[in-house]
Amino acid sequence: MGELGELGELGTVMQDDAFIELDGVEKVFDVRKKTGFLKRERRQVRAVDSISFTVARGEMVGYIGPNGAGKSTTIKMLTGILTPSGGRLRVAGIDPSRERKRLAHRIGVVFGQRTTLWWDLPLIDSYKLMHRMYRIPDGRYRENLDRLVELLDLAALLDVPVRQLSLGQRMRGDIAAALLHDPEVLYLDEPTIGLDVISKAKVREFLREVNAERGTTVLLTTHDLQDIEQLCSRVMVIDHGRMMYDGPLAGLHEVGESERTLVVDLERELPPIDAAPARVVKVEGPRQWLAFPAGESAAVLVARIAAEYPLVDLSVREPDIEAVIAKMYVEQTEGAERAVS
Ligand SMILES: Nc1ncnc2c1ncn2[C@@H]1O[C@H](COP(=O)(O)OP(=O)(O)OP(=O)(O)O)[C@@H](O)[C@H]1O
Repeated sequence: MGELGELGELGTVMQDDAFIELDGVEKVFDVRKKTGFLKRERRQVRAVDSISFTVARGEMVGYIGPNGAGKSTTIKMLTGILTPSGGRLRVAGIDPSRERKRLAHRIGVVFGQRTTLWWDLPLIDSYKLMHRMYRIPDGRYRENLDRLVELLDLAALLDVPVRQLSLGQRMRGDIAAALLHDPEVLYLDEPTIGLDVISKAKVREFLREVNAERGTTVLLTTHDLQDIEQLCSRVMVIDHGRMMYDGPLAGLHEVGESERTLVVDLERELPPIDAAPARVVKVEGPRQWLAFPAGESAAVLVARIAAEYPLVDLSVREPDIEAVIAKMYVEQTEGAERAVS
């Protein structure tokens, strides 16, 4: 009740399951730049600019944006490493920067670009240290370790010093480390960076399982949009520290006015198919590619083509999210430029 009481102070009606909560959060960095001999220029960088969102318990949400958008800064504020310059932030009812240690027992963090494991020690020794650091009850530790070792295929790696592990092996080791103490929320910052296709698939499958089995809330930052496509039904897009989109992944396509592609195999080579609003964008022998608005029904289009053309096979390709997001950025920038001029 203590935590709910604390949330209640706001005077707003909060959902019980709002596990992560940001309200007008800002982070401004003071940057000093040397501009000449004895000359320094002071500048402010608004890394996070009035961001508000809530994430419910058990949700798996993608947090994406271009380089320098403010993603890592947000994650650092959510762990308590950085203190916000303004706004209100709570994770499990806790103010992260004020009670960083208390929160540490409830969150797990994986930074793809750096490890939380002890570099020179065998993997198992890092886990033993975490067992003590987080004061994980012995039975729970054993149980979690066994389960994580099995799910992440770590048995053969436990006695190997971390520095000798491949990137994919180390990443799996790091993910296990982040989950040993049963965190309720997991922040993942580029968890599949640099991994090969098989390792990526393993990590994604594991994350899906953890989320489904334990109800772990996951906030996922990545440049790999397949991570998002395969794991998250909701996605938040930020740029220049501001929230640009928060909603279902499918909606992102609509915002970006994207197109889907219908690939049809005909019995023989024929002139380009006439099926507006779809338009033929490529022809290779009897195969034709037709682009059509993502919001249009593929079934209707297929039925029309099948009625008029000798169809052998077909497939529908979803739009490339990367292109959709790039288009969104361009539209935003052009809009801002128009507003200025
Ligand atoms: N400690 C700091 N001091 C000054 N500026 C900073 C600091 N940390 C981040 N910034 C600036 O804040 C902005 C947001 O950075 P942040 O690392 O949060 O972006 P990001 O979205 O995580 O980018 P990337 O995808 O490249 O990791 C950038 O302009 C960055 O240069």
